[in-house]
Amino acid sequence: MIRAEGLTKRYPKVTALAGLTLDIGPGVTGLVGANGAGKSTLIKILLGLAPATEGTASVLGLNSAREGGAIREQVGYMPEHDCLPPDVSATEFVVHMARMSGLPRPAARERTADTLRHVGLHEERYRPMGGYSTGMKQRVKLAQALVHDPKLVLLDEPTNGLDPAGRDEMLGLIRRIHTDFGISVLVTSHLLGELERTSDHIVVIDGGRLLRSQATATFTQATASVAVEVTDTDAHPDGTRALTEALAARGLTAVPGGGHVLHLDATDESVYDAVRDAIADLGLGLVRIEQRRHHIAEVFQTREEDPR
Ligand SMILES: Nc1ncnc2c1ncn2[C@@H]1O[C@H](COP(=O)(O)OP(=O)(O)OP(=O)(O)O)[C@@H](O)[C@H]1O
Repeated sequence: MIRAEGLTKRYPKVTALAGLTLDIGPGVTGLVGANGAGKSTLIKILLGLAPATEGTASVLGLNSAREGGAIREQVGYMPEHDCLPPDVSATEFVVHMARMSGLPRPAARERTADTLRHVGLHEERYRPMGGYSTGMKQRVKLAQALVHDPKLVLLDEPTNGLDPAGRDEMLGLIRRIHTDFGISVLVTSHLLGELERTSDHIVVIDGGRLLRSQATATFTQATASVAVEVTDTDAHPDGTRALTEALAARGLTAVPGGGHVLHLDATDESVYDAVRDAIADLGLGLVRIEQRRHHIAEVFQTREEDPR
């Protein structure tokens, strides 16, 4: 879907992208990076809206520098900042954008109605957009990116300015763009944990460089751990402590997880057997033993703290 090779973008005072090489396939991809990491710059170069200083980029097999027009015909773009004219309605605006993309008027009207319904704008769509909430504006921006039935949409910080409920709704909508319509999505966020439920793949950039690019599942699976909760007994009034010692004797390190819970790295299946046997030997009550996945944010936190 998207390919970048040695992509560099230098502005007079900053280097926004520094030799970025990327390969993004179909599905939903989350592009994560702190503010200023270079996400918006990358999107603008991909769409052919800004030239790269060095390197090449292509979208759907088309060269971004030379074939920007053809790319934009097949790709939808939701910009980060507020860009909606306040004095026209969502319907007028989205019909206009559909016409700009080349749809004849009847098709543009029909697609606009469908798309606005899909993003959850109903009666409000006839009112001027100046009076809309941030959430409604984000929905209109999403609708205009979808109206010409693109193969791929590039969504720049679509959850910006939304409250937690609005964020969840927007992330749900984004997921459905792919599941309901088969459209691939590249969605950016400066929040690492936000996209893990929405994306099949996560790309992390920092200072214009690639930090990681990995399937979301392997991101979290590689670092799976086990949570064990036990009860105290008369023989072992501090059950978790007794279990920690028993596991240490078996070569396993358990760390306190709060209350009567212990966490252990689940390197392989034998960890479960060892935990079960240790609990049985001590005669403790087992409340639960469950696999737990680290959230992406935790994975990075551990890495930052880890001197290796
Ligand atoms: N037109 C421009 N002229 C000069 N510097 C720019 C320009 N556009 C972006 N930059 C700088 O390039 C760097 C990367 O910006 P970019 O907008 O791509 O980051 P981002 O990851 O999208 O962050 P944000 O979410 O804050 O926009 C920043 O330091 C920014 O100040």
